[in-house]
Amino acid sequence: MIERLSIIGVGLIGGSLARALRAVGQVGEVVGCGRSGPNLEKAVELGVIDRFTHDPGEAVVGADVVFLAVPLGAMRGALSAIKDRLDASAVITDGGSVKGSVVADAVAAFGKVPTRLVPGHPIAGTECSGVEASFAELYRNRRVILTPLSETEPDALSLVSRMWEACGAEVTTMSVGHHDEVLAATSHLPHMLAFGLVDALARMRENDEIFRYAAGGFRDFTRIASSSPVMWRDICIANREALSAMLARFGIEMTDLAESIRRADGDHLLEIFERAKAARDRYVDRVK
Ligand SMILES: NC(=O)c1ccc[n+]([C@@H]2O[C@H](COP(=O)([O-])OP(=O)(O)OC[C@H]3O[C@@H](n4cnc5c(N)ncnc54)[C@H](O)[C@@H]3O)[C@@H](O)[C@H]2O)c1
Ligand SMILES: O=C(O)C(=O)C[C@]1(C(=O)O)C=C[C@@H](O)C=C1
Repeated sequence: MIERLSIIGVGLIGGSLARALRAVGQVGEVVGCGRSGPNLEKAVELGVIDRFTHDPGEAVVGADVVFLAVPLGAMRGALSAIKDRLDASAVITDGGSVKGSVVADAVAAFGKVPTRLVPGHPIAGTECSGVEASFAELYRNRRVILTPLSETEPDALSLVSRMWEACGAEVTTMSVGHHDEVLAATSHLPHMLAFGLVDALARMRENDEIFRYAAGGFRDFTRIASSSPVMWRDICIANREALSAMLARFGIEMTDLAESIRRADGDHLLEIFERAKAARDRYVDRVK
């Protein structure tokens, strides 16, 4: 049971954590912090948080758990702002989509790795932002990756694991570097393809006609291009090394595909599509 949870950034991810913990009675008071007055007032009205402040330092006073759920570019500022106001026993965790940058931000803010920091990432979300998009079931049957460091105190890791399990999530741990490489492939690359595809089509002169005839395939493939531009700018910059490597590998794949099409090499196309279909069918079966 968390007695006081402080959420810095009360949007989709922070708001959904508060709702989920409230739904199972695992949190006492929830204090929200953010920049937008109307968003925070809405969060109180929806019963997601009990009270709010715009000052991160004030928000963490007396909190046993602090959850950072701001865009990655705002993490360092938030960590610097809370550093001198935390209780000695407070556990800091976050939901940022890249872990290496959060650890670097924490070291920059604290001067060393904080021993009560448990970097985390719920592999769950939607293309919508803000507290009104949050919901209690977001994390149910979804994975949460925690990337503890050698300095992380075991009781802090255990508390954060239990917090996510209370939300219905399955907790996995891995190293920071491995997390950032895996997520570059499975989350960050697909978002680049969706943003890139929609932008390329939107800039074509005939775009009105193109979008008029776009149907299910386009809609399914491009849902995530409606995601927050600020959040994705920050993810790209924070994970630039791993994502650049993935984009380069993917470029080679696209060139191979384009060459096969130009050569009308049906056998090679069939080989690629059959391999891809088998891999996707296996993935869908596993997550059913
Ligand atoms: N959206 C997803 O699908 C998803 C999934 C997993 C993890 N994440 C990560 O979770 C974090 C939050 O994403 P989200 O989808 O909840 O975004 P969101 O836009 O819904 O919420 C972010 C909140 O942070 C506030 N904020 C922005 N800058 C701030 C600052 N400097 N100080 C205080 N508050 C500030 C915003 O006003 C907003 O209320 C990001 O780091 C993102 O990478 C997102
Ligand atoms: O389903 C979506 O809309 C998402 O984009 C969620 C998603 C992803 O699966 O890529 C996006 C970013 C995250 O850090 C985690 C989850």
